[in-house]
Amino acid sequence: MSQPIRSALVSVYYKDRLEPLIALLQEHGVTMYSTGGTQQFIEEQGAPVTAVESLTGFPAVFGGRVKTLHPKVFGGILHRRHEAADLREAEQHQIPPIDLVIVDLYPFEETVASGAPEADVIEKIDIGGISLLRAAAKNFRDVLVVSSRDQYAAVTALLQAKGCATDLEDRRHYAAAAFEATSHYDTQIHRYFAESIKNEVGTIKNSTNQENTNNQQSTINNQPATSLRYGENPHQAGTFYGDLNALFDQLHGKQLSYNNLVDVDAAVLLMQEFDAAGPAACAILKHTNACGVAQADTLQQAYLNAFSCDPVSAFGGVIIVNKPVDAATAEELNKLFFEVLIAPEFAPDALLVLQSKKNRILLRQKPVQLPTKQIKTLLNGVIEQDFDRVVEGAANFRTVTESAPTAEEIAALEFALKVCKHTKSNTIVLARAGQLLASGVGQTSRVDALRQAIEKARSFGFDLQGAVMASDAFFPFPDCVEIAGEVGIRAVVQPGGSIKDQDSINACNRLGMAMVLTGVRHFKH
Ligand SMILES: NC(=O)c1ncn([C@@H]2O[C@H](COP(=O)(O)O)[C@@H](O)[C@H]2O)c1NC=O
Repeated sequence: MSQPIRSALVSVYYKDRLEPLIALLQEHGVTMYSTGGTQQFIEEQGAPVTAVESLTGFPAVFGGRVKTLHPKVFGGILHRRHEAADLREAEQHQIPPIDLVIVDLYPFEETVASGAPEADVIEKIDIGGISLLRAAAKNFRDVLVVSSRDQYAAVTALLQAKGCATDLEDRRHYAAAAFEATSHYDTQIHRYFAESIKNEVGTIKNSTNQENTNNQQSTINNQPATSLRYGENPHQAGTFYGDLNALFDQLHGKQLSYNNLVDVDAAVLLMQEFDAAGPAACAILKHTNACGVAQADTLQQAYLNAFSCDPVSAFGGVIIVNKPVDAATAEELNKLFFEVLIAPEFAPDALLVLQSKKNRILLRQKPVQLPTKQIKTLLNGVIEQDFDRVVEGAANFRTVTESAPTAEEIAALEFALKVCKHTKSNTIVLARAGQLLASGVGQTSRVDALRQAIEKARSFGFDLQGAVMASDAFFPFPDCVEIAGEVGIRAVVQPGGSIKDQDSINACNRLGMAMVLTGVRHFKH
């Protein structure tokens, strides 16, 4: 339905590029209404223009916060030209129709990007302009809306071609663009506010990405929300829902990143295996897998042993210990570039040493219980499971070979199993009592995991003679045991449960190795 434009409201922040459109409207005798600065600009073009105040009979007030927000303006845009009742009301209240709305919004995004103070940013939240766009777009049946300077040239050409009239489809097209513009604008405002309330309580209900997150509401609703600098990668937005302050006192360093949090989680779960009242323990993690774990009489020695497991991977890692960090340990730690150190306490002199690097994150862990359920997003929902809290020890070991493991081997097997449980499947862990020697992590075959572990152990100078092996799941074939035997592994722990268990047991017997079964699988996907 072609509809002529007889009146227009023009209210634009940036006035550039507008001249040809104003000239065309003038040429077609369109009645123009305008706000302060825009009115002045149109007058300078030599075109007749009516101040919006003359239309409303009300001045712009509150420093321009209210200029166009008036029934005469919005009634002029929103009344339905095909409804007799609307037309009657418009006449009764002397509301002239407005057929075209041209708005260029306050530059909110630009103001935020300039680093302007909050008061200036807030004043750049356009209220009247965005309302004009919404009103005009809603009434696209009767009104054409122009919501961006980028549209001026195309709209000028369109009106030139159609004799200052538009068809319904033209108006629908520009209405859609206007709603895209208002949606983008409000998203930027939301982002600004979300940033500024970092570390404050927020809920997923406030998220603009409602569609994708609706199904997760029950899992993260009402959790404090912390905007992260980004997600796993800089092009991914990231937010943490949870209360870190309940778990840690951050004593030093930058804000925890998404990847830091993932590794800290893995570190905390691994260290739960090592009793705080037992020997000193230290674990170094990279990408959620341990690349060094050790127990010793002193924390310094535990750290040195953990570090020696894979000094290359330790670089940039997340470290966790089960004892207060003392000065001697801090001196050793200080030689390494690491991201995060988690400890139950830091001695004052240790803290002084460790605080020498600006970005290093130091977390004092509080003795609080973690949740009992583990939840992950998956497809269009979430999956939930109990945490893997089964702890096995010698009491659960069932020896299935002719020779049984020695006491020292049992201690090593227990240790290896703790690490194995917290390493990505498929995994093979090689250890001695109190020290991880190497692991094969996240491999698609168990043999690959073993080969990787052997190669790593050798590359860092470990002799595997007399070491032990733990596997997160059963051996479907005897190949792993045979390879382990060749390199000197003496004892093996695995859940068992393969129909070919006996083949692996036979291989152990042939090679003089001990094997114990636990009956508990520890997949970690
Ligand atoms: N307050 C209002 O009623 C109002 N009506 C229109 N504006 C905005 O005022 C600007 C134009 O102002 P001026 O013509 O005075 O330069 C435009 O960016 C427009 O989006 C308003 N300003 C902010 O909300």
